[in-house]
Amino acid sequence: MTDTLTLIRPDDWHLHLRDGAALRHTVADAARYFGRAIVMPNLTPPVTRLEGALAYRERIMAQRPDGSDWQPLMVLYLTDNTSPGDIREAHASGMVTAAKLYPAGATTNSASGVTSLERIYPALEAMAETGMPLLVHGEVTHDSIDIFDREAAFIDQQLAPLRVRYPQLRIVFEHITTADAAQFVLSAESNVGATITPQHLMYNRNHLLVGGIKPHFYCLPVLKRNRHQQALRDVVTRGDSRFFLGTDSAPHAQSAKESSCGCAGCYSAHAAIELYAEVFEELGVLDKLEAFASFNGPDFYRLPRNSDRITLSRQPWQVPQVLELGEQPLVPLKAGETVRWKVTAGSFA
Ligand SMILES: NC(=O)N[C@@H](CC(=O)O)C(=O)O
Ligand SMILES: [Zn+2]
Ligand SMILES: [Zn+2]
Repeated sequence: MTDTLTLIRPDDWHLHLRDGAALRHTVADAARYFGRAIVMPNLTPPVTRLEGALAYRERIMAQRPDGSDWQPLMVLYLTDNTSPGDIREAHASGMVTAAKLYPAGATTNSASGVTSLERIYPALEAMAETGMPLLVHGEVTHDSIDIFDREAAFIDQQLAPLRVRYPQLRIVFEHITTADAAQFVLSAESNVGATITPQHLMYNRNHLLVGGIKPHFYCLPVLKRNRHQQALRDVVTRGDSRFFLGTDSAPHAQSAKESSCGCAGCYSAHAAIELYAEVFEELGVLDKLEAFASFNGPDFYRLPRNSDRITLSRQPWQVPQVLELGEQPLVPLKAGETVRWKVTAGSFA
């Protein structure tokens, strides 16, 4: 049995940091051992243009712990009004890595998202030309589509046609949750990748709904049935280079989750690489963790891999019942439970 595990420093290719008082906590967690993070732009108001992305980056960097080299990689939030000029300006700056498609109404802070893909065709053309990746929250939002079918419907109705229309466009299918999504990525050309969260590898909808509703397991896309969880576990077991680490760690205060209308999002930044290590160990593929966490993401994004390393040790520790988020308590994933792995070298903090 392996008791230590040394990896090239990993990155998080899908992360929510929020803004204001939350940044002190979220940035400290994100920067502890990751090298970089793709920072989601779903603030209120959203980060829609270069200027906003640069200002947000400054606010994030102001909270970066002393001695840390961690880098936030900025993302534009696409709206019906995003112009090709917005994309070209952001790309030319070298300070914006990607742009994100939130179908309007699909998830937390998506009200300003895209109402119909046709409206952003000019922006997507500019992205295909410049090589800027399109990140997608892949769910349709129509009332008539069951929430458990929204990812599969998105593939058929939006993503597959988009691939045909813009074959050069580089797409990251974010936080995939179904066998359908895994299959779509596997059958697509090499310019389609996907992120997988810890919660979608660890849990299925029984964890959310059996024996009482568990609001801290509620995220979007919602946890699916066991068969889909298994398909995601199979895909990381195979070790395909198109799938990479993106936690989707999404902080919501305890009061906002434990509510009659609870917010969607799980917080995992306190233990992210450790949770993935537990899953990969369960699957008997700890040797595949490094490619998933540290190689496949930068390779897809055409960025250099990190060159320094972190070490995890088999050193069980207990996750606190609550963490702080600004002035408010936050209940993290696995609150009060034991995590088997701990990062013991290579931390910035
Ligand atoms: N995943 C979630 O359930 N929530 C995310 C938004 C998102 O990534 O869809 C959030 O910003 O809280
Ligand atoms: Zn999302
Ligand atoms: Zn997210």
